[in-house]
Amino acid sequence: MNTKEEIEDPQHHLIKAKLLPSSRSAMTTTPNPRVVKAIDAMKDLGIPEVTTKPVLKNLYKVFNKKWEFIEAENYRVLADAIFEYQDDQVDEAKKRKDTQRSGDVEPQSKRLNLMQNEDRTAGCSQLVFGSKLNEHNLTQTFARGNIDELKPGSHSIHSNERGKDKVNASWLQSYSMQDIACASNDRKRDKEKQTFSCRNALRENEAIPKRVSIGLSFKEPKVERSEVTICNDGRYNAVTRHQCEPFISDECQFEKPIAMVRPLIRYHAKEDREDGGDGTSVTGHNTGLCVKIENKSESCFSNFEITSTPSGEVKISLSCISSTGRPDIRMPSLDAVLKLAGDRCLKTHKIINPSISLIDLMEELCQHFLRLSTIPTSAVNMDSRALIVYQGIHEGRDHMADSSSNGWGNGQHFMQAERKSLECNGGRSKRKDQDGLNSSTSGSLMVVPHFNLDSVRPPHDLEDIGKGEEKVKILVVNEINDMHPPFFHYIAQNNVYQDAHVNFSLARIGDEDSCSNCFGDCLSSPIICACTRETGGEFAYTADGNLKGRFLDEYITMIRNLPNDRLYYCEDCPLERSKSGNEKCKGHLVRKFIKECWTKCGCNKICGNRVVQRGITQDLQVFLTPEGKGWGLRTVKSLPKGAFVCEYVGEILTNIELYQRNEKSTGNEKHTYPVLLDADWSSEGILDEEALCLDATTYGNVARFINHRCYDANLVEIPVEIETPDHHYYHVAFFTSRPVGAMEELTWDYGLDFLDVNHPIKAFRCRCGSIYCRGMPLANGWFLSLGALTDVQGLDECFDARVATNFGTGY
Ligand SMILES: C[S@@+](CC[C@H](N)C(=O)[O-])C[C@H]1O[C@@H](n2cnc3c(N)ncnc32)[C@H](O)[C@@H]1O
Repeated sequence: MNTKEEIEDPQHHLIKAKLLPSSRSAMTTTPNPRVVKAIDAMKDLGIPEVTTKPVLKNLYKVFNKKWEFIEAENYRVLADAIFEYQDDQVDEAKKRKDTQRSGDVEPQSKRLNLMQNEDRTAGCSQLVFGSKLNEHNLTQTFARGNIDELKPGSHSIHSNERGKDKVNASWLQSYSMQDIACASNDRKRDKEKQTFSCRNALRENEAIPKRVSIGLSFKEPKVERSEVTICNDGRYNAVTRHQCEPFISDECQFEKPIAMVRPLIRYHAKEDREDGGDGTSVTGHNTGLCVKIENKSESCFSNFEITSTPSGEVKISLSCISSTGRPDIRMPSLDAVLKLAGDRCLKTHKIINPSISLIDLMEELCQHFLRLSTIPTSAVNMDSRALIVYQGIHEGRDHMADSSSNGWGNGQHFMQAERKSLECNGGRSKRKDQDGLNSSTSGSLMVVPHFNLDSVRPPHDLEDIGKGEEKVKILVVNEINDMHPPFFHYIAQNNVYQDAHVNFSLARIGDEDSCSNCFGDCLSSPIICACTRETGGEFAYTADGNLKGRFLDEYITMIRNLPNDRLYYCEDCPLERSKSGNEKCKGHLVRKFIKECWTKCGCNKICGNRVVQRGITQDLQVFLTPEGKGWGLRTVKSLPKGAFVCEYVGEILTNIELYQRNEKSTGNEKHTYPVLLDADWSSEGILDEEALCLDATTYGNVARFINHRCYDANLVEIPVEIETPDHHYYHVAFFTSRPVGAMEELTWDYGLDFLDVNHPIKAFRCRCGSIYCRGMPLANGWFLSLGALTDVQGLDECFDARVATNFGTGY
């Protein structure tokens, strides 16, 4: 049988075991297996027996011979205590060296005494840990020193004889992040940003903190449940005071925040709000801001606080209180917490910056809090979403930004945010109820609102919506409200989306399709240029770069008359196939093309037969129309008839791709009208993959803002061949059909059939204002649909025609 002493004194056993290893088996008493196991566990960590023994001995006494506290979590307390002890040894040695060097004798008065709160600055090195146990109430301060100094049986350890602090014990686990900051300062003394957290305060009080011993002492058992209350200490708008911890000064505990960030601007937000949910609460104070999340689960009471002063100092604190005497709740050291969190959170999440620390992140959190709190409420969109960042420090969870394991659903990192980060936390409490958040996950949530970019920054450069892609700047003007045009990618040239076969190979351009014999400006050439082939041997452009009047008039007449000899009817119309009705082809106008000179031609870039390819040269503006048509395009200066305005630019899609796009789109999406490139479908039987169109919804240029006008629009669209003689693909260029006044809106006739119920994109209610508007319902309920009109005077004749056409746009 072991003697009582042998069982209870680990060191006694250890010494015996060490000195008499060979006789162990022969001894009548065997070593306490718990001691051996503890030593072995430390050996596994590389800690020699000689180091473990004294610490173990003291812990054993400190924990009142409760082995389960030492053994919990694979001897974490023991390991932590040893590390603390080793740290202190180093510090003590350094201190002694420094003292010897300076010849100074360390004055006792500089030492901390938390019990008497002699020095408020002590808070900088104080870490209050605690967790209520069945019998003991321990507080560990972050006073460091030699654990050997602990006096067995004492309820409070005062190590003043060696400059160590009196320390208190409470098993109320609560560590304020300002304490963590201060501890961090020990490691990062030269880090300027933290001067406010610890050292400034020290200077204020003219006290020099000393590294003092880790201290553990007993307090009489406290049986009442810990509570968290909010009070105002005059500096922060909310502080947490644990009632079972009367011996800890609030001032010490909350003296210095982990990261104090001076505000760039003062707070605008003032909250006075209480949103108690099951397990969480959010509190705001009307003298500043405070976010407080409590998790009042059965076994654990955790608290996460961000508090701020009216002057914009921000403080973070975390606490966890065990109320059920869980034996696995223990006092981790601050270093251990930081190290674990650093290792598991930062490394697990593969944070690239190797020097980043939890302290840095906390500091950043304070800065973000301040930044978000000081954004005027109007800048935060109600519909914005919030990112939930989970921190489960005392659970040892390694999720810094992963809420999926927290009962929030797969990848559901987002929740609806409200106007301020404060209110976001209230939202979290509701969500938590829904998802039945496990009570053991007593972590803390931080909510980072995502702002709607539209409210913070316009989706376009309002000075130039073309982003420099065009030769001229295109201003966005809104004289009506403060809305911006919706986001899209500005492109100055068409781009193939995916399947469209658009082949610009030089080999396909034959001699008859280029003017290799020309030189300089083809328009002034005495020889007939091959590039006039499409336009009957003469150029479509004048030397001014405008369309020749005759060419333009003939063209307008053609598109208004839709002469039968120029209409092509497909046997199996790709356009009709893409509609739900799949009706017979209504005919496609076989159009006249303009052919511009290009790469294979002998002329130069400023040749007069290169207008469209040079891009926009007119002064244009995107503006919000007062008639409710949305955004429109207008010319700043007056334009002559036949002036090139812009090209319709978008993604080049096959008809099938367009159909699939329309299938996928929800009814709410705003569509620009895709332009069907059907100007020359007559040349061969058209196949689905050859039938192309341009969609400017997502990628486009200013032409996507040109609104529709029935019949008397001031723009006309003309197909232009540039890179390829293959007319499956061509450019759609807009020219003025008449002189246009300065600041007049530019419009074109989409050729919409307002009666076509099978159209994949439903027609809008036309507000073109034209007296010939065919989108207006007639008295009998019919819509007027004017497909072909020779002139305005002929309008009456056409009232009954109700002919739908595909010219202009296929859709
Ligand atoms: C190509 S976009 C023109 C630009 C558009 N207004 C915008 O704000 O983006 C076509 C859309 O503009 C609107 N629109 C164009 N012409 C219109 C008209 N005459 N009357 C009413 N709305 C029109 C319709 O919503 C249509 O779907």
